[in-house]
Amino acid sequence: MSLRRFLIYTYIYIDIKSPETEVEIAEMATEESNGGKNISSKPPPEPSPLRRAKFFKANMRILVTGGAGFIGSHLVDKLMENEENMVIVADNYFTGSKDNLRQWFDHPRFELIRHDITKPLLVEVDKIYHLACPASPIFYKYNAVKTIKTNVIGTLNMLGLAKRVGARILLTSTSEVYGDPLVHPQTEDYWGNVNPIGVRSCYDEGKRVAETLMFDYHRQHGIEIRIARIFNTYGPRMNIDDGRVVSNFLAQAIRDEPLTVQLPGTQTRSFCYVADMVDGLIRLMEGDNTGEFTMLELAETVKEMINPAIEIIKVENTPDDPRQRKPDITKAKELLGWEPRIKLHDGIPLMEEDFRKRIGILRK
Ligand SMILES: NC(=O)c1ccc[n+]([C@@H]2O[C@H](COP(=O)([O-])OP(=O)(O)OC[C@H]3O[C@@H](n4cnc5c(N)ncnc54)[C@H](O)[C@@H]3O)[C@@H](O)[C@H]2O)c1
Ligand SMILES: O=c1ccn([C@@H]2O[C@H](COP(=O)(O)OP(=O)(O)O[C@H]3OC[C@@H](O)[C@H](O)[C@H]3O)[C@@H](O)[C@H]2O)c(=O)[nH]1
Repeated sequence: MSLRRFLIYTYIYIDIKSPETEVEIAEMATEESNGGKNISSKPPPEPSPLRRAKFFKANMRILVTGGAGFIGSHLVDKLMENEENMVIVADNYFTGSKDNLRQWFDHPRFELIRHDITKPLLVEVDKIYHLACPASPIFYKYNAVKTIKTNVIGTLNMLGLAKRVGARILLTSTSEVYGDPLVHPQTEDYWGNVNPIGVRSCYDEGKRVAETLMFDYHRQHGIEIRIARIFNTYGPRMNIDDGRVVSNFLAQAIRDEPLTVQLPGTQTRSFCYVADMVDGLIRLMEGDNTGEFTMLELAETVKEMINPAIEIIKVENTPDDPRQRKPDITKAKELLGWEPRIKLHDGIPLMEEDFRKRIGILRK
């Protein structure tokens, strides 16, 4: 068996300099066997002997934790397009919903399990997309201890599963591992600037430990791992009252409410449309546009595109809010051939259509 291994971790996001500027770029870092300092000398665990049998033919069995959530459900849709795939979703519905998966309920290649990943899960799978974790700050802060348990115990459980069945595992980590970054734009090599005792730490530090566990399982047990550090992703199916900035601004604009720009309003984010994100995750799992906006600019864009009559107001912010964030996606582009394709101006109308349908307010 080849000792050659790949470790790939990536940031995926959309980078847009201004509403007019086209953006793109995807980044990732790959380290290959032998010379790479993080590379395990252990072979990965063997999958089931049945799958090695001469005439055995089966679908690829894929577990998606958090598959009832925003990104997870779009990922499931994409995975289900491939008739070779059998998809199992495990979700506790904390921030996700069965509605997001309704179209697959009776499909023979689909299974949905109500399961909390802080408890062990026994399934036989070949690949694990590990997404389960509340992503919106208001939800991950709501029960901070549970968020840490989900990231730490949950990831341990999924790594234990990967080890037992010999599955490759992909973790959706976050740009929040950089905290309030002192390096700009952020490359995979940057170690971050995280407050370990702040109100966001349950998520930031939770994801950092989850990344550590991924690498330790790789080094110690030879598990094949992938880590995607996702930046701010938006699109249809976000919870309407999710609390994140794009969904807030859209829902407010549709409801004729003022857009709540949290102070100072000059903090920046880079937004990635969900279809680009899913494409990047699958490429990362399978493979051996981004732009930077201030929140005021985003509010002005939403106002202009959706409801020019509304007001933009400035409101108090929460502690430890990062001041600027933009990924350097060179490596994802070079190594995965991935780059975001959907510009914010094209993604917002797609999301608006979904939000209007769910809120029940048609365009005037
Ligand atoms: N959306 C983004 O901009 C973004 C950015 C960075 C990272 N991420 C990461 O991507 C993943 C998905 O994010 P999302 O935006 O789809 O969020 P989401 O909240 O819509 O989805 C998370 C899903 O995980 C489920 N879940 C939470 N805790 C669980 C537990 N203990 N057991 C089982 N299921 C559980 C929720 O019910 C939900 O269905 C998360 O890991 C998040 O940290 C997202
Ligand atoms: O109504 C709002 C909501 C948010 N904001 C601002 O918009 C910016 C983005 O806030 P969001 O809540 O959407 O998300 P954040 O960028 O803080 O964190 C996100 O980033 C990475 C992911 O892991 C997570 O999905 C999420 O934590 C912040 O500066 C916030 O202060 C507003 O100005 N108004």
